[in-house]
Amino acid sequence: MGKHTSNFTYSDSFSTKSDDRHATPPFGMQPQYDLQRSTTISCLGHPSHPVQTGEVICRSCGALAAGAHLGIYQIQQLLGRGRSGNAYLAQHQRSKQAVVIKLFAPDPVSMGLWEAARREVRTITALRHPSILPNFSCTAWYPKLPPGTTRPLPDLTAPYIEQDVYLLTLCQYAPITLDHFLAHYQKSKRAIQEQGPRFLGYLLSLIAQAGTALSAAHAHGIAHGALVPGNILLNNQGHLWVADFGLARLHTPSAPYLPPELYGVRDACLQKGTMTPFWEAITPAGDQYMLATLCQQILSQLLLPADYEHLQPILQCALHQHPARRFASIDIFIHELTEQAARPSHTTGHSLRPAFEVLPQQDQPSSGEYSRGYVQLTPPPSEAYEKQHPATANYSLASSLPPSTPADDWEKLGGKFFTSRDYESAVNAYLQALELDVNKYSCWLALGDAYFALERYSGALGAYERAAALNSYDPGVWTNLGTALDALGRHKEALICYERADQLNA
Ligand SMILES: Nc1ncnc2c1ncn2[C@@H]1O[C@H](COP(=O)(O)OP(=O)(O)OP(=O)(O)O)[C@@H](O)[C@H]1O
Repeated sequence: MGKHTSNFTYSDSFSTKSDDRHATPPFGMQPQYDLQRSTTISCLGHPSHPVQTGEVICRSCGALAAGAHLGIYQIQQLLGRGRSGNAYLAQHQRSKQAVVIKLFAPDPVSMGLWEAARREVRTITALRHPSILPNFSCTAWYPKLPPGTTRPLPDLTAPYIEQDVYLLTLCQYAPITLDHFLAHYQKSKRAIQEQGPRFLGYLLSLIAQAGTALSAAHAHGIAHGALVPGNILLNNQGHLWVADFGLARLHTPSAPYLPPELYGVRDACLQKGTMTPFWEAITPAGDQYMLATLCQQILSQLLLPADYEHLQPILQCALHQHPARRFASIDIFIHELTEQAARPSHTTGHSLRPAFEVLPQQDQPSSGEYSRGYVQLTPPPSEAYEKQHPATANYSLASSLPPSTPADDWEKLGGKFFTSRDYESAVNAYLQALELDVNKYSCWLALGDAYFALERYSGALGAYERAAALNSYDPGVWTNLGTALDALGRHKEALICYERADQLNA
């Protein structure tokens, strides 16, 4: 815990003694279930019920049994309950590595989307982004089948119709949730408030990590859909991960996270008994709203208003009721936030740049007018910034690229089309790039992703195979090959590819 002195450092305050690996985890997490001492086996539901030896899942409440084995993993404790299911801490029996098992019970409202969720999990995993929580697997699990029985995966094009099937995901364990983080620092509030801008910088560096994760997903046409505190995880070194890409959209988040433009969509989901309208409606602008909500919660819970009030205009822009009036991308939102934070606030005696004060609140532009409004309020990102963050540049096909453009530019253009979900145009742009440079590894991968998004799985497989021929040491390309083979129903070959990816990851 941090001391109440000016030498208070954030990362130090998280560290646990290195020789004390079995101590109670920090931030009030529950101690692990003592499997050695337990005499009767119970499930981890509330209240917990006795279960028969060998049973993995409780027949009455659907919670996993403490100490039960799921493959090579032993269930240890319930970490928490989410909108769609429960999260359990489990341990790999050989490596003793802690992992998290999430179990989604069969639910007619969301089951039809499980296959789409699984595909997104795979796409996101293949990005291997440092701020996206690694998800090791996402599969259908049939608890009634005898242990050790293998069963082909369900037809990937058909909706899940069986009731005795769970969606099971395995992901990295992160020791700190956002709630633990806030609770921890609230105890040291006076010390961190003494640090003012320095602590603000630390908090914004965490928000920026979440921003890079979202931006990477958006660049692949995937929005998160539920940036709630349970999906923000950290470690003791100030590393932040966003969890549950692909899975978070299986249920709508509640207020205050749900963006206002989705209230009607949520009601439609309730009426129709399916999450499909929400799955399809969430956009990067919705993610931006949720990230800004989280940012505001973090700042207001840990800092004095005077320490972050100069950021309010930026936050208000990201929280605008009208998605078209928010920032054009998460990258720009984070850029503006950090730039504004770097400017001295009036509490330190300096005046603020009157950037967003000219925003005419009554003037509601229609979608598409936003970029004009944005340019009025603050200078557009510099050329250098756009080069660094290509997602922020506005491309129009007509004025885009002459035929002699180098392969890199065509590939970037393909990325723009992919982001705007124009997958056909993305394929064409990638093919142009490959005509100029047939050995462009990243472009073969991107072409595969675009074909995959169009559900042209043979094309995707062909592109991934070309990528693998250029670089067979990238585990990502093997995962992608596996995904394409799975989609084509070639599950045995897919398994070999996943195994190869695991070997390369090891
Ligand atoms: N990878 C993880 N490492 C550590 N704790 C986790 C992990 N994933 C989830 N948890 C804990 O388990 C709780 C439940 O997680 P779950 O993903 O089921 O729901 P959630 O993220 O809280 O909410 P939602 O269902 O809206 O996404 C989380 O709030 C968090 O406390």
